[in-house]
This record gives sequence, structure tokens and C-alpha cells, in this order.
Amino acid sequence: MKTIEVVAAILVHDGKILCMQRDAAKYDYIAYKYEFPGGKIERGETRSQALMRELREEMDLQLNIAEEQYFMSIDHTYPDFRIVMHSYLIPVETPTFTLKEHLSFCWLQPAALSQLDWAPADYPLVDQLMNMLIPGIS
Ligand SMILES: Nc1nc2c([nH]c(=O)n2[C@H]2C[C@H](O)[C@@H](COP(=O)(O)OP(=O)(O)OP(=O)(O)O)O2)c(=O)[nH]1
Repeated sequence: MKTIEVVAAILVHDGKILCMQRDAAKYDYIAYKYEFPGGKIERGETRSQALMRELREEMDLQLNIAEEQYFMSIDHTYPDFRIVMHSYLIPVETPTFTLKEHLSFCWLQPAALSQLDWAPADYPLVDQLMNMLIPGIS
């Protein structure tokens, strides 16, 4: 089974986390599900370089991301592929971006994250976020 390596950003503003809704997709188990912005790492890229490129491409968001912002990784097997996803916790001063590839988005308090229908791989990450005190989140 193919393994894809993905990076994802947990963007935090004013105590809330940005949740993005995927559009229609080839695989129904991820179509229309919520996720954290990001995408596949390309050959020759570091994880943080990949994440900066993905946020620029899919949201017009220019951020400097450092390895120190690494949060946690997830290893999940979907019916058709395995995903290894590395997440980064990133405070943002200005919450503006362009919705280019996603269907919709919302900013939620950590405690409210479980209200959404997440991509199945994301649940360990969502659980972790709901159970922790994030610096900068009151
Ligand atoms: N960015 C992101 N991807 C996630 C999350 N959870 C999760 O299962 N994924 C999966 C969905 C996709 O299979 C893969 C991300 O790659 P992608 O966004 O470039 O994939 P895609 O299928 O939309 O794009 P593509 O193959 O057309 O290039 O990881 C998440 O929280 N954020």
C-alpha cells in the first residue's frame, strides 16, 4: 500500500483553531470532511518548507514556519493508502486568507472541535488539541 507524507498547520488566532472543509474527492471517506490546511511533501522539501508552500498555494497565506513549531505526527491507514501526517502549531496575528481549494472554513475553540466531521486520520490530533492548554489560547 502506498504511503503519503503530509504536513498540516494548526493555525491559532484569538484562542481559536482554523478548520477547513475539504471539497468533493475521489475517496468518499475524506470528501467534505474537515481537516487542517496543508498537503503532501514534495521531493527535496523539508517539512516546514512543504507546509509554507502549501499554505501559500491553497490559501495565499505567507508564514514563516520553524521546526520548533512541530506539534505531533499521525500514522493512519485508509482503505486505499497510508498517511503519515506531521502537524505544526502556529499562532497567526492576522486571520485573513483566501479560500481557494476548500469548500468552507470555521474558527473553533479547542473544546468545540469534536462538533465537526473530521477526516478519520485527524481524530488523535483533535483529541490532543481538545485536551491541552495551548499557549496563547485562554
Ligand atoms: N492537509 C491535510 N490533509 C489531510 C488531513 N487529514 C487527512 O487525512 N489528510 C489527507 C487527505 C489527502 O489524502 C492528503 C493530503 O494531501 P492533499 O491535500 O495534497 O491531497 P489531495 O488529494 O487534496 O490533492 P492531490 O492528490 O490532488 O494533489 O492527506 C489534514 O488534516 N490536512
